[in-house]
Amino acid sequence: MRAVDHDYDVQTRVTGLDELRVRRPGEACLVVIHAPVQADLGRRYVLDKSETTVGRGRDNDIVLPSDCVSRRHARLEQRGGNLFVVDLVSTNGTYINDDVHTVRERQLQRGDRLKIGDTIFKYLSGSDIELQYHEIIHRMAVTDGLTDLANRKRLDSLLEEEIPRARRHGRELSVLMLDIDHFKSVNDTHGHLTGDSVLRGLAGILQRRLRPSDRLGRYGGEEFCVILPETSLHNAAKIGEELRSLVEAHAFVAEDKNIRVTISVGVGSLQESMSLADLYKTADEMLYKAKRTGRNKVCH
Ligand SMILES: Nc1nc2c(ncn2[C@@H]2O[C@H](COP(=O)(O)OP(=O)(O)OP(=O)(O)O)[C@@H](O)[C@H]2O)c(=O)[nH]1
Repeated sequence: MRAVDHDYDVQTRVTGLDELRVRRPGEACLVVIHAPVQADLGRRYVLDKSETTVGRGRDNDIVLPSDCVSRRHARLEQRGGNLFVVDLVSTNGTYINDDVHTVRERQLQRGDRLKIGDTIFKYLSGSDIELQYHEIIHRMAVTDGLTDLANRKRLDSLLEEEIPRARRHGRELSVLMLDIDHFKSVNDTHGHLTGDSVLRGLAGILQRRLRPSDRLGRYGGEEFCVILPETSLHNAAKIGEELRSLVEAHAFVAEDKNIRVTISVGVGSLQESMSLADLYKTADEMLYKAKRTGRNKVCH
């Protein structure tokens, strides 16, 4: 299976969406059609290895972090051009379509539904129209339409993955919250469409400076969020400062007008026993400190 979460291409860097890479016709895929986390709907796993494991344990190819999934639950095997599913004596079983009994080992046919815990996959090939449909739905669900960045829902699910990963490996993890200063006056002076164009331009500036492993998203309105894996508070503040000065130096061009904006940045770093909400809150409090104390600055 292609490791969708660590394999970045140009499109990934623009959208922050790993799964939306170019498909090869005939390529076997599992597509999530039912999941406990809404943002996972339509997610595609390409089965390009001879064996693909599915389970709750982080060392599986497809990780389903749910209590009703066994640590090592099932294995998908490519044999002579056919795909087989093997249940690894899981506690709650592996089901195909409407079967009421768990499978032990069975060949999958295109279009079959595979139920593992509370996730249902559909087995499709790269050329299936249905796969394309699921991809479009998925893209719409996790992308911000104006900037093409990850939306808030996607940022949440990325952080939900990054927080346990950072804890497991004893690595640092930081978050930047960025907000355009006095953006209301950009809209009021130049109009909403120009405001939209500034938001798109800003997304491009931030994205170009960040590394492929950093995750940029639009948190809402004129507020953006950057997830910085393996980054200390100190280094995150330096990156925030670089972004701030890049934006300050940039002239956005819309309808022959040069528009200048600045951003305020709040930095938060993962501390022991912090939840996702705590991490956002810390960065948000720092952002409001930056706003309160003069704007166009980074606080941490
Ligand atoms: N053009 C455009 N404007 C947006 C969008 N989303 C939010 N805004 C605008 O962003 C502005 C945010 O205004 P405020 O929350 O008052 O903040 P501000 O003017 O940026 O001031 P400070 O944040 O305090 O520096 C409002 O005018 C919103 O209409 C959008 O998608 N497009």
